[in-house]
Amino acid sequence: MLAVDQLVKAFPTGEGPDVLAVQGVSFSVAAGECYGLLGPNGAGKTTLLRMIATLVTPTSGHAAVDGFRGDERPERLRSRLGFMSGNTRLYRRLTGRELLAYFGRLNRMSEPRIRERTAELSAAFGLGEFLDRRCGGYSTGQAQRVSIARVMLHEPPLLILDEPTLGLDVMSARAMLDFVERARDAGTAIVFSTHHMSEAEQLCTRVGFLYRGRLLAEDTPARLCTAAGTSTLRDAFLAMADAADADEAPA
Ligand SMILES: Nc1ncnc2c1ncn2[C@@H]1O[C@H](COP(=O)(O)OP(=O)(O)OP(=O)(O)O)[C@@H](O)[C@H]1O
Repeated sequence: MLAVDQLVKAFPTGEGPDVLAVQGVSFSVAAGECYGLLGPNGAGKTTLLRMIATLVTPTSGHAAVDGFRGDERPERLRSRLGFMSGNTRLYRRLTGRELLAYFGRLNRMSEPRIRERTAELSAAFGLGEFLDRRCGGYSTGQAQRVSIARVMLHEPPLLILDEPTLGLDVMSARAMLDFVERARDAGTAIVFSTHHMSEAEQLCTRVGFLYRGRLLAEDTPARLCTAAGTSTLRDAFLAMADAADADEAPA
């Protein structure tokens, strides 16, 4: 469903060498799989996810969804994915319902289907009490819930979620994760970035450790722990990051 092939992103800095944000990352995600991308600040998670979603042009490499490559058929790729980031902005002047209808039309959905999906997602995310208020007045959690409803409206087979629980309280985070879990179980392919190892342990069929723009390892959470000889994903990540640093250090 999703195939990421040797993606590289170098940002020119003007003076000095380029920032190599992503350095040749490849992975694939099947339908019904939730792939967690874990890594510290600046590891390249957002840049990688934005390249997959065709929001950032890769320096080299490509991503394909159902065989449609971002550099060849970007519109075909985009119609198959929903991309949400933890700091997605909503149009302040529109109500949540108007916003959903707007994106539904952009995705060429019929008006009855937009109304039907809005009702379904409103029930799933508890949007009822604020759906007819303007987005400008939403709390962080309300905005997040409308944001995920927005990207799921056209039922894309692939969801890309960049830190979807950013800024959410424990209850809203829980509701978000439950929803991701249900989408996964219904057959949606999901790529999900987070700093929270516990979220990855709960949801992810496979996890990739991204560190300094490189994928250090990828496997099931249990096998990553076994390989690193640790009992938690957090310790497995720290052990592998330390080993990568030791490899790069001058002798
Ligand atoms: N537009 C840009 N221009 C120059 N450098 C950039 C740009 N965007 C990102 N970078 C750099 O690329 C690297 C990776 O950043 P990125 O935001 O992808 O990391 P991240 O893993 O998402 O981090 P965080 O967890 O803090 O959100 C960082 O060194 C960052 O400073």
